Amino acid sequence: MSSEPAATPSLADRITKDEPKQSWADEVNSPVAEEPPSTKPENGISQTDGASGPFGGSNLHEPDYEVQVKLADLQEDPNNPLFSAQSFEQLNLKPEILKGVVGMNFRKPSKVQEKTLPLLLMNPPKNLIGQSQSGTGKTAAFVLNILSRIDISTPELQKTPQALVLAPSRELARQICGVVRLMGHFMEGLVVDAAVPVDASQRGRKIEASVIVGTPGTVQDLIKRRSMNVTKMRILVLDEADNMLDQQGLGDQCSRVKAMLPKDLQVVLFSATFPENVVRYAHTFAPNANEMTLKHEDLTVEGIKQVYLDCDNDDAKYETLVKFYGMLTIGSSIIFVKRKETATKLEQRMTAEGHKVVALTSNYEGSQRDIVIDAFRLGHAKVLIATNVLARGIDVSSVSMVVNYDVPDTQTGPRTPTVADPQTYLHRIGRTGRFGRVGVAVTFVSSKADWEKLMAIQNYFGCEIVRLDTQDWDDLEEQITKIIKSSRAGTNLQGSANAITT
Ligand SMILES: Nc1ncnc2c1ncn2[C@@H]1O[C@H](COP(=O)(O)OP(=O)(O)OP(=O)(O)O)[C@@H](O)[C@H]1O
Repeated sequence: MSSEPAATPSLADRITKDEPKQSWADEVNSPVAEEPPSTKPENGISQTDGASGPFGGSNLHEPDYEVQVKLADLQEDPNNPLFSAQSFEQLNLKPEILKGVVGMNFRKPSKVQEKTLPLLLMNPPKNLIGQSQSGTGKTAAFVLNILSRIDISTPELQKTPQALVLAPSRELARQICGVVRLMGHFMEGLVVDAAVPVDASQRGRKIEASVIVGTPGTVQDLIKRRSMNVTKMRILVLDEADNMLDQQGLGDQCSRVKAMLPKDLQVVLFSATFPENVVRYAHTFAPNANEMTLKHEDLTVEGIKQVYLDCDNDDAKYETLVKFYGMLTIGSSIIFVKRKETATKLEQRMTAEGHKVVALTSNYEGSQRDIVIDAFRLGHAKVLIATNVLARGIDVSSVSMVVNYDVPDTQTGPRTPTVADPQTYLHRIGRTGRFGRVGVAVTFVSSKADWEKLMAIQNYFGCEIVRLDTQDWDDLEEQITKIIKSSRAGTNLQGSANAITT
């Protein structure tokens, strides 16, 4: 195989090809296609990737290869986070909610759903702090609790806010809104709304819905302006709770929002990570909570194969990236960078070279951001370049590779040197390998400091991050295929609902 980038087909070529191409990722990550449910919510939320939306039909093709291990097998293995001894029927859900779950092709609960749902649903309601690996179905756990508890028996109640979910990004808030709508599809009179920043023309609108999902700043603003009645609010969920409580701005906003809500509130905190420095605050925020937590050694997802590439220096990273994309046939992928300037630069350079990429950073606002993420969800752009703004929660099943263009790091003080950021690493790589699928996470290492940070991350999780030999590019695809095939986890797209947008 030639190592000349010009000799390999560009990503743009591949995006527009109709024929599905077999590749290392496709090979192990192929779905077992299942008919979407016949009912489609009126709000246009689609249940499968690329079914509908502002861009029309999807150009995603999912080949029909044999898979190694089926989701059903993973759900039978007690050591797997997707395992459950029970069925959804045994969890005492209302028939119309159960119908929604069945409609989403969920056959069995995952461990976090099986363990937390009985705790969430008990009466009188108790607070909960729930932790489980990325992509294991935490959203459904808190959404099922919300749908079980709200009272929408009158038109008045249907418009009265009773449950509030706060998320760190507008993309995640919109995605969760979509899940609530899908799961609650058979609940007559359910009104769900997203409280995220809106364009100027929509400012001043009132939020009249029984379930609201939003970002903390906007929600705080809406309550203050009395555009949202919170007197009947009884559930508050923080998704990505450690991030929400830890980050100065977000943490303050969450506390202020909570202070404006009634006191007899069920507080539910969910995340894949709860670093020690946040745990105490989490207990103050959700007092006397039931807990489901994990050791950090148990947090990595088996199906995500972690590798790294050595690059001579910062400049060499771009060359390596382009070579890498020229070499491999992949489904969708996300490239994470530290700075938005890098995202913009990469987008410009890759686009100029004919690659079909989109970038999403905090540079974009409101509806512009929605256009970018929806294009990616629908497969119109197969490569998304993003900053940490999208590291958490985003669920796009076709993502088979995550690239850490910059090693995730953080500063603990204004003048202190940067240190490894294991939490961000875990959330970033968790955008692939969702619910039993296989994915690859590739980290670019361009200095000794980078390498030390990556090794600190490896030690923190007790996982293995394998070095790929870039001396032999011809062999790269083979190396990756081998690594993925060594995984015992297989894949199966049955039972998933994705591409959820509002
Ligand atoms: N019981 C189930 N059966 C089949 N698929 C499921 C089930 N529960 C959830 N899923 C699917 O698994 C995927 C991941 O779920 P979800 O986004 O809730 O993960 P998460 O645990 O919140 O991950 P993260 O920590 O990254 O936010 C989604 O596509 C969801 O539809």
